[in-house]
Amino acid sequence: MKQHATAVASLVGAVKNYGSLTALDGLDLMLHRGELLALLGPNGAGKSTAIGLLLGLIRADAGRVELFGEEPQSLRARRRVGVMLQSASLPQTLRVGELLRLTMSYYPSPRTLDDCANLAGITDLLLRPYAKLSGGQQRRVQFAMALCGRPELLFLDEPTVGMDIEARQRLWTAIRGLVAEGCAVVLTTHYLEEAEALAQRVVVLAKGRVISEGSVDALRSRVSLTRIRCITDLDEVAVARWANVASVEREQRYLQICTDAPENLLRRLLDADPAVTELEVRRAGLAEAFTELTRETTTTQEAA
Ligand SMILES: Nc1ncnc2c1ncn2[C@@H]1O[C@H](COP(=O)(O)OP(=O)(O)OP(=O)(O)O)[C@@H](O)[C@H]1O
Repeated sequence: MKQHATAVASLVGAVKNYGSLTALDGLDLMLHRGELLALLGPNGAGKSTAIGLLLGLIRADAGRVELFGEEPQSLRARRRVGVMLQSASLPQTLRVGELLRLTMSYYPSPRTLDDCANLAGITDLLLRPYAKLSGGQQRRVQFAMALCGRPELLFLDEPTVGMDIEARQRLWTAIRGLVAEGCAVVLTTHYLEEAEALAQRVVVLAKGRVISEGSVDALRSRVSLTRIRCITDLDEVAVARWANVASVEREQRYLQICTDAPENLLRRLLDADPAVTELEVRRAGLAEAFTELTRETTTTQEAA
């Protein structure tokens, strides 16, 4: 793989086995300054393993892993990284402010406490014991800890799990700000709208390999489906037999139809049921693209 001037970290042909299980199967991944990369994939695809390699928490069985041109175990390289992992075991007795000050002390030129607290939206939590916070509040504190060292590379592993809508939006704004300052961000998430809202580039993993890579738009365009949703009494089994229907789902009074020929389908739908209401027509989003891609891979691998 060609080394790029903006690259901050890379995996080249990375392989990781756990006994007979291959968690990463020759993975290539390049992270760039000022870019948010969303790493997507179903459970067990290898996302956390890839992050673990880049953080030097585990070692590859084969391939090359570089963090700022060094081994990921190098302290100098690790000081340039911020991390928010899925499970954080933190000292339970400390107050939030103490925890943040402690984390700041590990870095050569940390942000100020106020700065971290503002960015993460935790100014009102600084005097509270960490252990007594709600799950969503704890995630915000972990975010503050991840960004306090002015990282040039930030790993966010499912950062918004347990957050309410306002906290999530606030975190998104903070993440966008960090990326605009030049920080490279790796985000793993199962909320596809999060990847859609934030990512410049999306890499989809399945079974330890990259199955798709590109912008959100490029990924979406791989699925040329349109989703039609409406209230109708039409029988879903009958609709499923119509031409150009990829799938039909009923959700109480609503029928949702995915099609690759929306104009034809709409004509037929309105002919068949002139009483259709609440008609909604949308281009397939990342969610559909993702489902389609992972389904394709499973089918191809099963056929092989
Ligand atoms: N320490 C370990 N020992 C044995 N198997 C492991 C270990 N860590 C991960 N695996 C296996 O490696 C594969 C990849 O796991 P990984 O955690 O990287 O997936 P993931 O994409 O992060 O999944 P999720 O979305 O569920 O977090 C899985 O099959 C997992 O069971």
